[in-house]
Amino acid sequence: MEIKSVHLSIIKMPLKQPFMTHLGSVTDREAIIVEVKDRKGINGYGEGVAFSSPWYTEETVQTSYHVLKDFLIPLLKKKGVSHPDEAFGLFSSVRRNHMAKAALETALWDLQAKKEEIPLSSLIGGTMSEIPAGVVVGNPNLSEVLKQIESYLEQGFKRVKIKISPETDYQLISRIRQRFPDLPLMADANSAYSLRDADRLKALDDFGLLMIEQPLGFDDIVDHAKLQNQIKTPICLDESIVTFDDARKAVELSSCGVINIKIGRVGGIGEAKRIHDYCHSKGIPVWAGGMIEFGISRAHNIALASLAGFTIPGDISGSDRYWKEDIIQPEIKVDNGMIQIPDNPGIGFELNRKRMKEVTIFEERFEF
Ligand SMILES: O=C(O)CCC(=O)C1=CC=C[C@@H](O)[C@@H]1C(=O)O
Ligand SMILES: [Mg+2]
Repeated sequence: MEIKSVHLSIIKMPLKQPFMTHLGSVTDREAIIVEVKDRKGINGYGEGVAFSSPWYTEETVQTSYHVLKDFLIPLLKKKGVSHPDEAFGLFSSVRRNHMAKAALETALWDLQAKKEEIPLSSLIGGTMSEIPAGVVVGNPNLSEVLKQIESYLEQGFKRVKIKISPETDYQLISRIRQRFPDLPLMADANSAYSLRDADRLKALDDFGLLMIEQPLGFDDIVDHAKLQNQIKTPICLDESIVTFDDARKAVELSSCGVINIKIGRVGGIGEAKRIHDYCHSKGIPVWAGGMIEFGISRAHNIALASLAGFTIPGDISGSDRYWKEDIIQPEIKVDNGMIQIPDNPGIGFELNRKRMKEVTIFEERFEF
């Protein structure tokens, strides 16, 4: 790949309303937008999805920026790759920092698809022409939650995810179930429980949840296997699955029934596809997790979710779920709960340069 330059922009935008979990709330979102230009002037776009503080993983916007600027971009400049599938291996001399790696690797995938003049979904082996949209209600207030679910169902969303913790789980879910008895519903605990709460989590079996996401430690696989043995509701792992081997161990130990794949968390599209292919071969359904991201990352998630094993609606909503105005054009739209897989080259969306100017707080270009 004949790379000419890499351009990094740090952007910042307020959410339309705060996104709350028991770990804290997100009111403003910063992210890194990566533009890789080749010698023919084709642009590939990626997005660094680390948050501004290390509450979800150990990475932040600043750590990602440092690793991109001081290690990953110099590595790419020095050694190059002939295909984006080689990027994760090229970056292996850098430990972890998966969100930084994914920011650059996904831009290379977008560039490669544009060079081949095919959609990114085709380049990675996607089979679907549209995907069901799922939405997350990040608000602990019961009346707010019921109101938001009502409105999301009117918009046709196929699955709703709520946030739970020991303080609010049983009462919140039972009230939702009273109102929406047949709603495809799942709950994300973000590690709010321990094995001592097994009985409490077992009680949630009453509600026919699709799954409980990451109930125990953010880096645990073994205790989740002990818990899955005690509850009927399928456990879904998110934070615990950082590498392909984490997924393999979780499947071998029966720690979960479902895996949430996030391109940023696992280090890029190449690793995300490897995990998908493995889970698909083992009959473990996967879905595309979200990171309260902007349109570039959302577009990559849409391409990933077109793979055959993504049989559960992911955290993929439209651009308007969080943003007054997104940084891409056209914006991502949900029509009757479905999102069309773009059939134009690459991720299928362009950067909205006017919007980027309004929200960019820092930028830097690296010539090759
Ligand atoms: O992107 C979305 O719509 C919401 C994604 C979402 O639920 C999460 C994003 C990041 C951290 C967590 O709060 C949560 C998750 O764990 O999946
Ligand atoms: Mg999660």
